[in-house]
Amino acid sequence: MDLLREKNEMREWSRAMKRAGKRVALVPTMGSLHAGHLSLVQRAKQLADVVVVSIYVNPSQFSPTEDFGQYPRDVQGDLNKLQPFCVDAVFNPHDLYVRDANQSGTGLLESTTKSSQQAPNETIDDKRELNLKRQEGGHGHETWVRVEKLELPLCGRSRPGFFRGVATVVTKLFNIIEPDVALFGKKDYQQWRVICRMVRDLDFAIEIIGCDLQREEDGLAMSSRNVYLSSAERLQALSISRSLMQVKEAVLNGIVDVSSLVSLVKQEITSAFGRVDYIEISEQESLRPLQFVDCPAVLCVAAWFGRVRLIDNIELEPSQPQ
Ligand SMILES: Nc1ncnc2c1ncn2[C@@H]1O[C@H](COP(=O)(O)OP(=O)(O)OP(=O)(O)O)[C@@H](O)[C@H]1O
Ligand SMILES: CC(C)(CO)[C@@H](O)C(=O)[O-]
Ligand code: BAL
Repeated sequence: MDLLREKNEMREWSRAMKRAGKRVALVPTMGSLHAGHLSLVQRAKQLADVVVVSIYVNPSQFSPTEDFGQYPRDVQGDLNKLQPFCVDAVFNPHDLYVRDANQSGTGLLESTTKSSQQAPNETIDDKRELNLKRQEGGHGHETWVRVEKLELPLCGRSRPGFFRGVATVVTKLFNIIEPDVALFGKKDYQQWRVICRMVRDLDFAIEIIGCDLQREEDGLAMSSRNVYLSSAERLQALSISRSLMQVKEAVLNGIVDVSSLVSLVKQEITSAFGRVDYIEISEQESLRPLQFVDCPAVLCVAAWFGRVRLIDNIELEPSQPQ
């Protein structure tokens, strides 16, 4: 397994593989690998001749108040976990952003969070854009990829700038590694949809594969941030997957009214002391909010347990013929 830390080395490695007629797969990650990530690696092995796993905690997808500094990091542990899967290369760059000479560290995060006083005609969208501009901060990076509609709902509402950071860093990884196929987990359902749309709209010659969400035996969606749950919070967090299963059952039994289904999830999570960020049922591809489950839908949830924000989702199919 080759460990590459420089963009140019990585690009050379990948191009050499392609010259040798190999199909290259990329599994982008932020490290602290668990069985959810490894399921993507296994699938990648089936789809390509060589597999590259990238490990990079991307600063531009975290807002200045989020957990970039605390995000779990364990590169040596990750390399050990990848060894048995015969991964061909790991790309673990120090920093993917070019910075001005006097700028060090995580400059993308160092800008102020203070929000401006709202001008009389300023909308929430104006304010959001202004805050995003501030986060650019003139730190040597000003080119962003935006998937303008899909970035707005769900996680985009509570994490402004998140999908801009994800779409931009994934574009950078695609340009550096030039994979034939890239794999994303449906645990981050909106992220997968955003990447599919970006690849379609910008004509990347890359096949995007969405892989099934992997759960722990008790139902908790696997996530790198689960390590920060106390044992009590971890038990309480099971209210998310439990309520998603109940909704799936309810839809199969013909209950399609979104507000009742959302109330069921809200009730379960709040009675387990979780703090709901959002619970929404949307059409699967556009993520447009639905009132009734009358087309292929997805129920997405984000909720806080203690200081940990968890996301989860379940796909719902209408039980009645459309
Ligand atoms: N439980 C899971 N099932 C399937 N895919 C997953 C799962 N968890 C993560 N992935 C996928 O692995 C890739 C890398 O994700 P990432 O490194 O952010 O891990 P993560 O567990 O999602 O971390 P966190 O949610 O704490 O940010 C993404 O495509 C993500 O969707
Ligand atoms: C796709 C990704 C690697 C981009 O930083 C990240 O958002 C993740 O791990 O899901
Ligand atoms: N898996 C998504 C990465 C993040 O939450 O920042």
